[in-house]
Amino acid sequence: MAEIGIVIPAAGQGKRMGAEGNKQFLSLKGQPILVHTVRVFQMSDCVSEIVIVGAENDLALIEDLVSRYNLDKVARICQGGVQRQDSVRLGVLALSPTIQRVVVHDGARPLLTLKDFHHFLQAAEGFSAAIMGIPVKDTIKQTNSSGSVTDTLPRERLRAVQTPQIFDRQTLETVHLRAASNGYYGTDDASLLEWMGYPVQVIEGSQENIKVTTPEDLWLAERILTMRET
Ligand SMILES: Nc1ccn([C@@H]2O[C@H](COP(=O)(O)OP(=O)(O)OP(=O)(O)O)[C@@H](O)[C@H]2O)c(=O)n1
Ligand SMILES: C[C@](O)(CO)[C@H](O)COP(=O)(O)O
Repeated sequence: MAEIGIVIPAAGQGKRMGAEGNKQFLSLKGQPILVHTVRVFQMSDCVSEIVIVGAENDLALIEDLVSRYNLDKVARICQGGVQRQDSVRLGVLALSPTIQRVVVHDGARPLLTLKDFHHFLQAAEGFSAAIMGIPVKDTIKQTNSSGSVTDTLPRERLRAVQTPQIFDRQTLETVHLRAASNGYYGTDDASLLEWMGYPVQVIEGSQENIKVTTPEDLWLAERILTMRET
C-alpha cells in the first residue's frame, strides 16, 4: 500500500466564528477542536505522518497540543499562507519524500470517524484523486448579481463537498504549483485538478462530518459527539 501523509490546514482566522483567536482551539467536549481532528489520523494504521499548517502566532500553541495529547505522528508543524490553498500548498511541500498519497483534511472538521476515514481510503483506491461529498438536501438555485434566479440546478447530480480529499502526491504538487504561478484559486484542492483537466471521484461521506464555521456549528458538533457517546 502507498505511504499516506496527512496535511491539515489550520491557519485560518475563523472570522465567521467571531471568537477571539483561532476557532480551532475552541473547546469541543473539553478538548480543542484541532485535537479531535488530528486524533483520527493519529489512530489510523494507514497513516504514516501528519503535517499541521498553522498561523505564525499559533505555532507554539499547536506544538504544545501535539506534545500534550501525544500526537506523535505529527512530523512537522509549518506556517500557513494567506488563503487556505496557500496553506495546503505549504503543507504538501513539507511532507517527507517517501509519501506517495496525500490526504488533505480541514483542521475545522473534527467529526470525521475512523470508520468513515477507512471506508473512504478503501473506496478511493484506484483513483488518483477522490473527495468526500454528500447529496445536497436543498434545492439549489443560481442567481444573477441582483438576486434574480437564473437557473435551478438538477439536484440528483449535486454534491456538497467535504474533506478528506485524497490525491497522488505528484499530481497534487503539480497542480498546486501551477495554480500558484497562475494566481488561480479554488475553494478546495480538487478544484485545482479539475482546472487542469484531471478526473476527480466523489465518494459518499457523512452528514456528521461538518466543518465548524459558525457558532451554530460548534453547538451542533457538541450534540453529535454527545449522541455518539450514547
Ligand atoms: N489561510 C488559511 C485559511 C484557512 N485555513 C484552514 O482551512 C480550513 C477551512 O477553512 P474555513 O473553515 O473557511 O476557516 P477560516 O478561514 O478560519 O474561516 P473564516 O473564513 O470564517 O475566517 C480551516 O481549518 C482553516 O484553518 C488555512 O489553513 N489557511
Ligand atoms: C475544502 C472545503 O472544506 C470543502 O467543503 C471548504 O471549501 C473549505 O472551506 P472554505 O470555507 O471554503 O474555506
